[in-house]
Parts: sequence; structure tokens; C-alpha cells
Amino acid sequence: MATIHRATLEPDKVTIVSRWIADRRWYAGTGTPALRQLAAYRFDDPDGEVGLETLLLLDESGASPVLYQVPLSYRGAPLESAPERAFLGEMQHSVLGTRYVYDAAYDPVYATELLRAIVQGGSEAGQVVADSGESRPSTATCKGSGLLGTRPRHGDGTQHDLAVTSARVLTGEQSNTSLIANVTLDGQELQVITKVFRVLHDGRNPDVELQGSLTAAGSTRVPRMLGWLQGGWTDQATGTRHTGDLAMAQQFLPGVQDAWREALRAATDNRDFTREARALGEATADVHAQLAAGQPTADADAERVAGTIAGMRARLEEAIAADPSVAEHRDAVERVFQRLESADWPPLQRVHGDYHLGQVLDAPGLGWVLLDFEGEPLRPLAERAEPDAAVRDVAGMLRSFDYAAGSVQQTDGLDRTAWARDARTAFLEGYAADGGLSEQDPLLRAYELDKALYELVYETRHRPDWVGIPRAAVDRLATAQSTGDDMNTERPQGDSPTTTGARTGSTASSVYLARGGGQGRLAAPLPGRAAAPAAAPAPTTGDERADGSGPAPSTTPRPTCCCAGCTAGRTPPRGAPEQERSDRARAAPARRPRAAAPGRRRDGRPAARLRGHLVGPGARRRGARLPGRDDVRRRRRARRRRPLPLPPDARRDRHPPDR
Ligand SMILES: Nc1ncnc2c1ncn2[C@@H]1O[C@H](COP(=O)(O)OP(=O)(O)O)[C@@H](O)[C@H]1O
Ligand SMILES: O=P(O)(O)O[C@H]1O[C@H](CO)[C@@H](O[C@H]2O[C@H](CO)[C@@H](O)[C@H](O)[C@H]2O)[C@H](O)[C@H]1O
Repeated sequence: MATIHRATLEPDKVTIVSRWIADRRWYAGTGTPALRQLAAYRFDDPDGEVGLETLLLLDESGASPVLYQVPLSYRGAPLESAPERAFLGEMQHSVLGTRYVYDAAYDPVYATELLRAIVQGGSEAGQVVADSGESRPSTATCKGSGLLGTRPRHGDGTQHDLAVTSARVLTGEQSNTSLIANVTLDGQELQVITKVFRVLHDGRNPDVELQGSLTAAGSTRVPRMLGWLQGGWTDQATGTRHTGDLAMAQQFLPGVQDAWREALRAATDNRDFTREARALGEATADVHAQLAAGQPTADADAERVAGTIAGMRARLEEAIAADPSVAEHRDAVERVFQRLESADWPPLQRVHGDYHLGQVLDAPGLGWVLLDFEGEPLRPLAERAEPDAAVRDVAGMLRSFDYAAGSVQQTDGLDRTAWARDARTAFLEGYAADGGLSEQDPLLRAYELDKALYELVYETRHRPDWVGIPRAAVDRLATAQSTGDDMNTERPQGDSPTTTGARTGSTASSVYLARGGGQGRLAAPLPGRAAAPAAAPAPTTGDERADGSGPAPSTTPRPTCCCAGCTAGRTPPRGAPEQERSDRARAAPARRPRAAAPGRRRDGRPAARLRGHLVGPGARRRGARLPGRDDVRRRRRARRRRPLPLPPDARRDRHPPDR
């Protein structure tokens, strides 16, 4: 039971969050936040010392409102282990005195209580007002799923035993916030990653839904899901009740590399990547077969095909708005999309939806393991949850090989056109072992072009330094479409865009060179000499540090106390250092393995073997980080950062009473 006080707060919570949120990696807005609190829920600190409150805040500063989940922890003394960016500021509480407000992701007490709610099927804390003893209903609710795949033990009066021995936050290019914890669960030691969704949507989050169903079906192509937390809240302004996923927990695979890092190293060294790419194609086909078997499918009827084409056309218009020069390709792109009307569509199915090299891990003993089924962040959630052509994912991964080459071109001036071509070919061979999917496939062509257009918009918004990579791809793909060129073909520098170059060998040319110059475009290398990087790589922020997981103190259950402000005898927990996450690709769209029988590949081989998940020792190693969305945003925000003026009535918050 959380004890709340009738108190005044200065500044109030929304103000304190408003001053801090704009610089968060996961904040999607670009201007001054305009936050409105929709609801909140709390967890209990068993020690009764730390206030744990999660605010659901609607940001109405942009064209469409975005709902954020902001867990806060309120402490009576500074949390020494928290990094500066996790500190939101001090709040004067008229009953409890100074409260130190933190991003709760960095508070080990929150990490423990969140995970406990997930695996034990817990709910939000009840609330009681201190002076009257009256109970106060929570404006938001939450409910954990319980540990997936095990029978809840509620019946016999026992719970899954959970002790969190240390927790840390994963940092880097993340759309959400992930906490990595060393836990003992029912006597077994393991590492768990708990992802707190930052942007909330009404409805199931595909990440939870798909990884949950893959785990339940015994797939080893995703880390084992442990459970999730669902929430309910009401928009008081409209009276509408919403439910959505708040967080999910899964087994953390330590010491693994993601495919983006591996591919980037291989591309830099011009090392063959075809074996890995082929295996990645096979893994992708496995997951598509598993999703087709476990989730609803739909016929690609005229209405759905028309809807898909309409979505692609809308994307084209967005890309033109982001870069008006794309308009020169409008007719060519339109022809590619039109061919979809008469194409041979497979049944539609659930797909990954944002598939790229940064979304797959090379797990020892498991092979390629897929992550982050949330779909493209720029697409509405309802659209992402629709059955789609599996070729969307294939196209996404093809683009990602192109990105790896483009990135090497951009940072080192090295032409890796041939490297990307070979990797793409091998990936397709692995995916369609019967050779049944070629780059000429009308669906694949359209989806790849669509993805490149998406990337152009994405990079314009988030990483302008990278925009030359998709821009060059749109040029190339659109032109290849109109001339019937092989899209895998490199084009010697200086040739007209319609000239097809040799398919082998590396030249000073590169298909990754965007036309023209200008900000964000790739510099063309001078013949025989490496190009200066168009954008200096951001300083390396370090790997996910092997020593970065200093243990937090034991957070074993403590006696419940209603005195929320009491700090007596309590040493602030230490630990929770952060991890560095790789700069990831966030990509898109694939093709459904044709008529694969459930559990079988299209060539009739078994789709996936059931294997136990291994958790090996050791820390993950990471290479130098590339300039990412973080860097671009940091620069952008540094330019516009200024203190937010406090509205006169924001100085005091009489409602609601608080701990
Ligand atoms: N189960 C896991 N085991 C190991 N690393 C993981 C796991 N889940 C996520 N990661 C790491 O965290 C990163 C972010 O995860 P992701 O699910 O893509 O988060 P987001 O939705 O915030 O982008 C991944 O790129 C990967 O490096
Ligand atoms: O991972 P997310 O779901 O957030 O995906 C978004 O961000 C990606 C970048 O982090 C972006 O991916 C693009 O860049 C990658 C290299 O960083 C590259 O490998 C991908 O192919 C490319 O699409 C993704 O598109 C976006 O949705």
C-alpha cells in the first residue's frame, strides 16, 4: 500500500518532467514539450522509503499527440548510483521535505518491483491517504502476466521467488528503455532484460505479442520471453478507457554481438559475409514459418493490396516532402507500385516489421536470434499489427546490407558495393533455399523501394548525416525499376544513372553515392583515393562495458512500512551503471515463405529445432559506435536548449496528494 500525503509540491511533477524529457533519446518530439498527465500508477517499495510512481503523460506539442510512460522514483536522499541524466531535480514536498526525483529506470528498487509485478502477476499498489486513512483509487492500472510457460503458483499460496541482485540500464540508440538485471528466479540464476515501453499505444504491442507467441511455441529464434506488464488508463478529457502493454521481460543473452556490428566490421575489412548472411536468411525464413503457423494469416485480396499500395504512395509523398528532389522519380516509383496490383501475392501474415541487422544477435549455440518486433516506429501501431507480406522483412534486411556498405563508404571512403551485393545474394539464397525469390520479384522491388523511402524520411528527421544512404538507394532503385536493370548492379561513377556497370569488382565508384552534394549527402571519393567522411563519426562512447555492471546491493524483500519518507538506517543503493548498446539499424519491411507447412521450411526441411536457451558468462564486446540518432539529437538539442519557463500556476501542485 502506497502512502500518499495531502501536500504541495514545488515544482510540480509535470513541470519537472517537462524540463527533462526533451533531451531523452526516446522523446519523439522536436519542439518544447506540452505535457498533460493522463494517469499514473505506483509500485510499493517494500521498505516504504522510495516513492515509485509512473506517470502517463500526453505530449500535445506535435501534429499528433504522443503518450509517454515516465516512471519516477522519489527519494529523501540522492541516489548515488544514478547518472546525472537520470536526475530530474529536487522537489519541495510540504510534508516530506526535499524529494530527489529520478528516472526510475535507474533506481534498483523500481527495477525489482517492476520485474516482480511481471513474473508474479502483480498489480499497481493500492493508495491510502496518510491523514485520513481513506483509500484512493489509482488512475492507471497495471497487471503482470506471471511467468510465461509456468503455472501461476497463486493457487497453492506460493509465488515465484524473485531476488534481483543487480540492475543496470542499457544505453544507446534505443526507442525504449531496457534494464538488465541479474536475478535469482525460483533458485535459478539468470540475466533478464526488462524493456519499459516509452511510447504507449492502445492495443497489444507487437513486440510482446509476437515474441510471447514465438516463445510459447518453443521457438529458439527469439530470447525466451518471461512475461509482460499490461496497463489500463482513462483519458479524462475524453472519458475513453485504453489498455496497452507497458513493459516486457525476456532472457538476456550476454556476450553477444548484433549483426550490424558484425556486418560493419566485415564490410570495413572487406571480409566475406556470405556464410553469415545465408544463415541469417535461413533464420528469417524459420521465423516467418513460425509466425505464419502461430498467428492469423489473411488473403492478399484486392482491398488489402490496394491498402498496401496506398500506404506506399503515402510514404512516397512523405519522402518527397522530406526531400523534394525525390519527385523526379515519382513516375518510376509509381510504376513499381502499380505492378503490385497484378503481382502474385502470397498469403499475408504477421512479420517482424522493422527488420534490419541491428535487430538480430549472434548468440553462441543458438545462431541468429531476432529482437524487437515492435515494427517501424514511424508507422501507426494498428497498421503494424496487420498481416503483411513477409517480403517486407526481406526487403528490410537487403536495405541493411546496403546501409552497412553505405556506412563504410561514408566513414572510411571505401567502396563496398560488391560486398553488399554478395551479402544480399547470400541472404536471399538462405531465405528461399529453392531459389524462389529474386531481386527482380515485383513484391520485393516494391517493398525495398518503399523501405528506402521510409529511411529517407527517418534519417531526415533523426540522423541527417545519414540521409545520403537511403537517398542514393532511392535513386538507384527507382532508376533500375524504370530501366529493368538488375538492382544489385553497381554503377561506375560518372555514368548516367541508367547505365549498368559491371557486376563484379570494386571500383572507385559506389552505388552509395548520392547525387549532387549538399548537407547530409555522401562525398564522392576522388579516383584512387578515399573520400573524406561526409560527417565525422561521433566519438566512441564505449562498448557495452564488461566492467559496467557493478552490482547493486541486494534488493531482497524488506518489511513493508507505510512511512514513505523514512530513510533511517538505509544506505542508498549503489550500482546500476549503464551499458552501452550498439548503434543499431532500425529498419523495416519481407516475403512469406510460400506455402511452408507449419514447422517446415519451404523446401520441406524442419523449420526450427527446439533448443534450450543458453546463458553464457562474459560481457558483450562492442566496437566503436557510429554517429547515431543520439548524436544528431544531442547536437540539435544543444542548439535549442533553454530552460522552460515555469507557468505561474505550475509552482504549486495541490493535486494529487503525494508521497
Ligand atoms: N534478450 C536480449 N539479449 C541480449 N541483448 C538484447 C536483448 N534484447 C535486447 N538486447 C540489446 O538491446 C538492444 C535494444 O533492444 P530493442 O529490443 O531493439 O530495444 P528498442 O525497442 O528500445 O529499440 C538490442 O539491439 C540488443 O543490443
Ligand atoms: O530499431 P528501430 O525500430 O528504432 O528502427 C529505426 O532506426 C533504425 C536506425 O537505428 C533504422 O535503420 C536504418 O539504419 C540502420 C543502421 O543504423 C540500417 O541497418 C537499417 O537498414 C536502416 O533502415 C530503421 O529504419 C528505423 O525504423
